[in-house]
Amino acid sequence: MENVTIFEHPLIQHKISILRDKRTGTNEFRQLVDEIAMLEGFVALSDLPVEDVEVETPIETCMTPMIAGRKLAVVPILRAGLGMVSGILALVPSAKVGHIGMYRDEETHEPQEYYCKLPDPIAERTIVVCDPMLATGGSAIDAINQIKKHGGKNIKFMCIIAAPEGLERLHREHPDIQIYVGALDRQLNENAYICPGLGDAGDRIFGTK
Ligand SMILES: O=P(O)(O)OC[C@H]1O[C@H](OP(=O)(O)OP(=O)(O)O)[C@H](O)[C@@H]1O
Ligand SMILES: O=c1cc[nH]c(=O)[nH]1
Ligand SMILES: [Mg+2]
Repeated sequence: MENVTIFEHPLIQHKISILRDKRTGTNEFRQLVDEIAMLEGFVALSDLPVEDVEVETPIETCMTPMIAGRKLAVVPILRAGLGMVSGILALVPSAKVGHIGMYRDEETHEPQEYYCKLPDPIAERTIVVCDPMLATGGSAIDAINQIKKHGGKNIKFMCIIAAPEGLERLHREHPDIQIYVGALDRQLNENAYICPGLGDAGDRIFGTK
């Protein structure tokens, strides 16, 4: 699928396997989400624009590349996406952070938006939307619709686990965005949870139940 990267890196696979284990506690879960976001971000941000700047080394003056401008925005989908923010900010500390609040209705599984605050203006920025779980795709699709409504153009979506149904739907609705997936799982169950998945990412990150 064009614009879709599914990571097959052993470090990412190993960390996701520990996340899946129901015995993994909140502290370790959070730490792993953070590390996976950083590893995925390293690849997802490989096309950030750079410009040559003059630097004086102890030996001589040279022109050497640095990230151009301060043009990145990270947009977590609340709550679970929050767990991925610090891993991405470790790579690009000057990034702005927007927030989109969504929860899935338990009956219909449709996303309900309850909050949206984005850096303004957003049109010139590379925007990394993050959420560990891409299940039906509804939350990611609505969040990206909202970002596009605010003028966002260069959008990437990063998740840790995706269901085939959600990945296909997101790609169909937003073929222009780049999608990064840590692991592609088998299917959704009747409650629209990802199988085998890792359970409810928000609850596992924040220790709620
Ligand atoms: O692809 P979808 O079918 O839309 O499902 C994925 C969404 O569900 C989860 O959020 P949840 O509604 O549990 O909210 P939370 O992060 O506050 O726990 C997850 O973090 C995604 O945002
Ligand atoms: O498996 C799933 C599906 C949606 N949200 C989650 O946190 N987990
Ligand atoms: Mg949840």
